[in-house]
Amino acid sequence: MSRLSPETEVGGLTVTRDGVVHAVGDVSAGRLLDDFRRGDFFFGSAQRTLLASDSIGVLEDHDWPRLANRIRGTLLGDGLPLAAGVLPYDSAAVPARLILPTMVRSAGPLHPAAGRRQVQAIESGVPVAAVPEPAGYAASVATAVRQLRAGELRKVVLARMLELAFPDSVPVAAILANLVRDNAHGYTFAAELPPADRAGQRTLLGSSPELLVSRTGRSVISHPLAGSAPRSADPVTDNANARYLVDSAKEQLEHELVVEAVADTLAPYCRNLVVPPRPSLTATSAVWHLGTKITGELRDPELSVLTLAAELHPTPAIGGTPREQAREAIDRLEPFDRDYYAGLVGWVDANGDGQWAIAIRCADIAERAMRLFAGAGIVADSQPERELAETTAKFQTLLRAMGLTLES
Ligand SMILES: C=C(O[C@H]1C=CC=C(C(=O)O)[C@@H]1O)C(=O)O
Repeated sequence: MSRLSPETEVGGLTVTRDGVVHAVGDVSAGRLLDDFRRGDFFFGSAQRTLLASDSIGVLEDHDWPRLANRIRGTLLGDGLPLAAGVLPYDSAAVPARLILPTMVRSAGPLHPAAGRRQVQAIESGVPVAAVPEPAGYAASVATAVRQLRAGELRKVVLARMLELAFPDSVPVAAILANLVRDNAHGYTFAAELPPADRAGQRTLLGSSPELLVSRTGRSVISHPLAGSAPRSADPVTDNANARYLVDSAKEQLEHELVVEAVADTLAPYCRNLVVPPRPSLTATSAVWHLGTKITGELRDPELSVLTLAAELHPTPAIGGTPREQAREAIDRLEPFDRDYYAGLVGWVDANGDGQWAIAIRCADIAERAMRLFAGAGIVADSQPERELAETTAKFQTLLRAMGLTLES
């Protein structure tokens, strides 16, 4: 680990204290992207870009409230600026993993031009295995619809996975740059995961449109999304898809269930909770969404963003309603472990401020293998083929960043 002596400046960017780099320099987001190395934590958004590196340790824990306490103690004790990393979909299955960086550099928002590096497309012909096969996914959606119509559930999010096998190491930094180029308004991230076989690097890489929760002082924001339609290169079709989303009672219900869950969870912790009565259209490069930006003011200024995240997760944007029945349906109908897909990615500082996005539109990357995930919210009026098409549209975020096209 490299430690700098107090008050040293590195390229005029960094302030240090106690021999540990704390600081935050005024650099461009593009510079941070250029400096990213696998193993670092990168988190870019429309507000701020973070690059965290030179970790003095890693905190892994299945118990999130205990983790929140450990982090606070460690950050204050060691005078570190923040902890950053990933929390899984299911805290019992795999641990949360946060690094303790000694070097944290921050810049303004990402701009598409930040992803300016010339990145060659990955060679075509990368073998892909769909898990389950598209027909199997459609059949699972049909099974869920029967359960929904029987009244056992109101909503469940079912995901599918693509397994890609690359001839060489996956070019993580290049794909990250392309994700930035295509998704300047999203939460674009790269974070290390615990290696599956305790050997080799494993990275969660993606660009999520969805903020689970952020805290800045007393100010709390959540921006739930649910209800989707594919984007199209043809403006007429693109408009028609957006129109469908706004007018569809099925998509509105999918959305309302998430807003209701988030607002109900935040209400006891916040005063002046503002929940807009109607959702707005939110666009990513691949998908239209319905979104509702919820804001509030924390009653207890000591409450960490991580505690709020633990209370909110899993929302019906990636789980369902009621929560336990949805979890059971997901376990039964999805033939793979989600691990960190549909978990959370972000950072928390010693004051409890931070930002956590939902880990969707992402890939779990080992050396030459990649697992790509996409899910869709299923309600009683869902049509299996339509939900299948929605997941295909969601895969485009990553596939486009690699210059790949899904053939079927
Ligand atoms: C579960 C995913 O998206 C969620 C977020 C936004 C809209 C969604 C939907 O309309 O189904 C999903 O709830 C995913 O991208 O894998």
